[in-house]
Order: sequence, then structure tokens, then C-alpha cells
Amino acid sequence: MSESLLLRLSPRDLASGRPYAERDERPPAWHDELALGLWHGGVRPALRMMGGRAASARRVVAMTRSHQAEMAQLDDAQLRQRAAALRHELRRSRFGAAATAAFFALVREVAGRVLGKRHYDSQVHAGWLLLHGALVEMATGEGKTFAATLPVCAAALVGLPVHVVTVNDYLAARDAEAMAPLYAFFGLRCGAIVHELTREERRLVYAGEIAYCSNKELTFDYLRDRTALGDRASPLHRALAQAVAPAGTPTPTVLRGLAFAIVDEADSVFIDEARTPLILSATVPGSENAALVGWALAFAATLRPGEDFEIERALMRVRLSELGRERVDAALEDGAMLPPEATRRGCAEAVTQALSARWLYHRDQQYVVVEGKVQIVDESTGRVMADRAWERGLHQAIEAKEGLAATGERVTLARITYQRFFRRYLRLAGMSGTATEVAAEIGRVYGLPVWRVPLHRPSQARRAAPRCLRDGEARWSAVVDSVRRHAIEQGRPVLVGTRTVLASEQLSLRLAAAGIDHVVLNAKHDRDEAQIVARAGAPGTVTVATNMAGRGTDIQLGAGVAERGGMHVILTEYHESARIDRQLFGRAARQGDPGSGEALVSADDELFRVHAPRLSRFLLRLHAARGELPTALLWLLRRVAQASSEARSRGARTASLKHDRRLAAMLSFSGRGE
Ligand SMILES: Nc1ncnc2c1ncn2[C@@H]1O[C@H](COP(=O)(O)OP(=O)(O)OP(=O)(O)O)[C@@H](O)[C@H]1O
Repeated sequence: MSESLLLRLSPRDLASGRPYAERDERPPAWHDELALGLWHGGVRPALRMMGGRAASARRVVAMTRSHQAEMAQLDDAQLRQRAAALRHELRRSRFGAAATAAFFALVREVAGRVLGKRHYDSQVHAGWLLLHGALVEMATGEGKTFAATLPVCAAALVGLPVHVVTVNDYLAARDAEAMAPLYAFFGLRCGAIVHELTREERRLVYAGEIAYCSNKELTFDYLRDRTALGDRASPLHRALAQAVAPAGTPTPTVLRGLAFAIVDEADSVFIDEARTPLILSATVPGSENAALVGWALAFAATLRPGEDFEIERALMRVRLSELGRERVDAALEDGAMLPPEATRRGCAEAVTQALSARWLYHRDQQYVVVEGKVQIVDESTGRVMADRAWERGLHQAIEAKEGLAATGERVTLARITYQRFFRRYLRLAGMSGTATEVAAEIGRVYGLPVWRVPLHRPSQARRAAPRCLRDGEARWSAVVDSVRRHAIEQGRPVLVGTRTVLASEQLSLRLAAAGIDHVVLNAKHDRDEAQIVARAGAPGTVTVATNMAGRGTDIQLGAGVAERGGMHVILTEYHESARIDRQLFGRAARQGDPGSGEALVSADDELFRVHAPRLSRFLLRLHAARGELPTALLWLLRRVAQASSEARSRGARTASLKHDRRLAAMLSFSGRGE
């Protein structure tokens, strides 16, 4: 359906921004969701071996090769003429195999001339699947960014506005700049949306054929468009407004609609980030609230865990017990210290948030304080989430705890979850190094099949047996030893991944004490990111980084490093999802290079304590004398903890999507669109 819709839009429509192409996203009925879940989760993987898209992809790869010699004979002008001819063919055949293969061969030839690299067969394979709306899993380092240029060129050439979505501004700007010469050859305009751009500058970038952008910037632009349209947001309203508007009237929107998106690191966007809705909010003065927040924080300090309240770390929430509520009521009746307008519900909520701020949210773990502001750190990317704030007074409670000025309450203007947003694209595709684990959910929620693309060269990755040390202290000693062995003795570059900013700083102190030179990359030290990454592959370099050096980081090996065994990666704490662990290990041994990795974790790590508390305590007691957990038991502990944490996250995502749909239904009932 998306295909016919997509190709019915004329390039003029798309260029003028009319109509604002997007799919009417209606929640599927429960039986559709069930059927999609069964199909993507069970039936389809079972049928996978029987061919279908994968077989057609292999055919397209062979056909693309067959055009190679012919394309190599053409000069630049002839290649451009050929592209113009293929443009009609692509449109007419709706990206049929023959036209697409000829066009891919042409792009491959042009890329060789302007970028100095040609697409591998595995990238042609991926390009075909992406063009037809799939999520492709390519192993880390196989060159997803470059593979995407094939479908991007094909779609942009036929006139579709293409959004290449990645996880942060740094990657969006880097990739747009690197690939722009290829697009320019075909006369396609490509730009990057970064946080600093004004709305007018954004409009200009989106007016081009190809926009590289982060998922957050894109979604906020969409929400701002919806807010700008107000009650004219429905397709019918928009069509009517456009029909009566005099020619040349500027549209209030910056996007030209949601035609085709290719989402890089798709599991991170579709899954890890899908839990929290994107909220467009405005700040209202919070002076009256400040007194209540201050009181709640002081009062929370008098409450006792286990009696007045329960801490549910796995769900990151605190619940007041009956006793706790009675104490809040008593304080309210006493009233002496409370702001006069405080209500029973308001007090209980403020106290709950104050307790969360005190017991669950810690500086340099969930947030950092930069320039007098609390800034949230996203664990899966290790980056600061600029302009995001926790809801319902939690942010203010944390600010008060840190002794900072309150930013005031935020009121919601518009909100949407990624689940609802990305379903609105007429055609959606994604790429990731780690997606098979979540294929069923991606199929059910986004309707995307997941396909694994074969490796370009056989992997030379080596992985040492993981070790689980007695406690954090023993783990850091083992990490320092390993760094010394690999970086100092063997002269290999070493990347040490930590889960939090705090952990990266603790390790940095230990390395300094051991006299080991190193650099730290985290949400507090991110200014020289590009230079740090550029140097991280040099012989003997030690880089300590949070997940900022995870996804998307391409570390080039320095001279002579491959002969010494390549890059060595040390994981110091398992993440809540095994996919994030795999991403970290994926920084080494890329595209057939040598490289190795090891996990050095501790039995008292947060993942085990929070998500498998009984099992970890039991195993620790059992092996107290030995000090180190046997590998098989560590494997079991990790599987149990990650499965439990992923099940919880899945539940939270489902709840968030349902809540979002309910709110949207209420708002559209009251005529307010989003
Ligand atoms: N066809 C090619 N020829 C030569 N070099 C290539 C080719 N494709 C990709 N590369 C190079 O391979 C490196 C890895 O590419 P890239 O970072 O896009 O991989 P990735 O799959 O996105 O990795 P990750 O999943 O880790 O983010 C880059 O330096 C890129 O320039």
C-alpha cells in the first residue's frame, strides 16, 4: 500500500510541500497486532529459508554486477544522462529489480569516482532490501551509512523527500558531509539538521531532496509542524487550506511530509528510545511550586525506606506505603511548614518525586550537572539529552536536591512516541548491527520485516571468556591489568566501555594512579569527540568511554595495529540489553580486521542486583570462597538479568504506546490534533 501511495505523489506535489505526505496512523485492532506478532515472531523466521526477498536481493546483486563493465565505460556526462533515463524507469516500474540493479550499478560507479569507494555486494544486497521497506541487520562496521546511499539516491531521484535518520547530531552532520559529493553528482541537495539551526534554516534543509537528521530533531520538527497547523492538522483540513491559499503562500510547516525514512541504528530508535514519548513543552514560571518542592525534599529525608515507602529500582519508581501516606496527611493537617495552596494529592506526588530524586537518580549516572543545569544522560547512547526534562516535578526535585535554580514546570504542547511517529511514514526502512533479538516487536509495531545481510568478509573477531569478579574493586584491578597487557605490552589500541559517567571517572583515576596514559570520552567531556575517535585506533592508545563510543563510532586502525592483533575492547559492566553489549564489542574487528574483546564485570553490578537479585545473591554466596563466578554461571546470571530487564522495558514500551494512543484519541476528540 505504501508503495502505490508513494509513487502516486507527483514530484511537483512533493517539491511544493503539497500535500504533506504521511500515513494515517490508526492503531491496529488487537487481532491484527496478534497476527503481526505471530508472523514476525514465529512463522516468518521459520519460512525465511524458503527465499522471497532474500532470493530477490541475491538476484539484484548479480544483475548489478552484470552492469558494471558497461557503467565503467561511460564518462560523467553519459552517467548523468543514463541516470535521467533510469529515473523514469525506476518510477514506472516502482523500483523494479531490473531498473534498480542498473541504477545501483551506476551509483556504485559514481561513488568510486567521487568518494573513492565502491559499494560491496553486501551493501547492494542491503540497499535493495532498504528500498523496499525492511530493517536490515548488517554486522557492526560493515558500512551501513554507505549502503544507505543506494536507496537514498534511487528514492531522491524519483522525487521523494528522503530522511536519513541517525541517533545524534554529530553522526547526522558527519554522514551528510561525507556523502554529499555523491548526491551532488546527481544534482540532489543534501543537508543536515542539527540542534542549532533556526526554523527557517531547517525549512531550507528539508526543502532539499535528502535530509540527514537525528530522530529527536526530526520528531520535534514534526511536533512543531503539528502545533503550527493547530486544528488544521487533519489531512482534509490541510488539503482544503492549500487549495484556497494563493500560490506562493508559505506553508506553516518546515517538513514536506513523511515520505521515506531510512533509520540508522534502528533498534536504538525503535526500541531503546521508544519508551519515553517526545514531549514538546513550554516552561511556565514555577515559583509557587518551588516552595512545595523544597518542603517535599526536606520531608522525604525523614521517611524510612521499607516502612514509609518501597523502592522499585527495576521500574525506577518509588511507592509510598499506607504508613507513608498517613505521615504525608499528618504533615498536611499540621500545615505549618507547607505552602498554603498545597493539596493532599499534590503533596503525595511531590514527596514521591523527592524520594525518587533522593534514592533513584544520581549525579553522573542518570544525569550530569553542566553550567548550573541538570541534563539527562541517555544510558544507551551515553549522551546528554539536551532540552529534555523529566516530567511531573521530578526534574524540579532533582534541581532542588542539587541546590540549583528551578527551571519551572513544563506544560505539554504536543507529544508523540517514536512508535506512533515512524508508523506515519509512507515508506520506512531501518538498519542496525543488532536487530534480530527484537525482530518480533519491530514487525508487530512498525510492520517491518528484519533481514540479515551476509558479511562482506569473514570475521576475525576473538572473544576471551568473560570474567565475573567478586566486587567492583576486584573488577577495576582486572581492567587495569588488562589495559596494561594489551596497550602497554602489546602496543594495541584499547577501548574500555563503562556504563556511566561516574564509572568512567573512577576508572580514569585508577589508570592515572597506575601511570597509564588515557583519554576519557563521556557526557561531561565530549568537546573533542571527533579527535578522540580519530586517535583511538593508534598503537597503544587507551580510550575510556561511555556508550558515546558505542553505536556509529568508526575507529580506524593505525599503522601496524592489525599485525599486533587489532583493537581490544573491554566491557566493564553488562547493559540492560545484550544488543548494547554487542554494539560495544562491534567497535573492534570491523570488516574482517583482526580484533578482540572481553567482559570484566562484577557480581555486585547494578544489572544483577536490580534484575536478578536473588540469583546473584545465591551465586555469590555459593562461590564466595572462590571469588570469581564460573563462566557458565555468569552466562546464566546475565541471561536471566537481561531477559528480566528487557521484559520490563517491553512492558513499559507497550504501556507508553497505549497511553500515547489514548491521549491522541482524547485530543482528536476535542479537535486539538496531536
Ligand atoms: N564499500 C566500501 N569500501 C570501502 N570502505 C567502506 C565501504 N563501506 C564502508 N566503508 C568504510 O567502513 C567503515 C565502517 O563504516 P560505518 O561506520 O558506516 O559502518 P557501520 O556498519 O555503520 O558500523 P556501526 O554499526 O558500528 O555503526 C567506514 O570507515 C567506511 O568509510
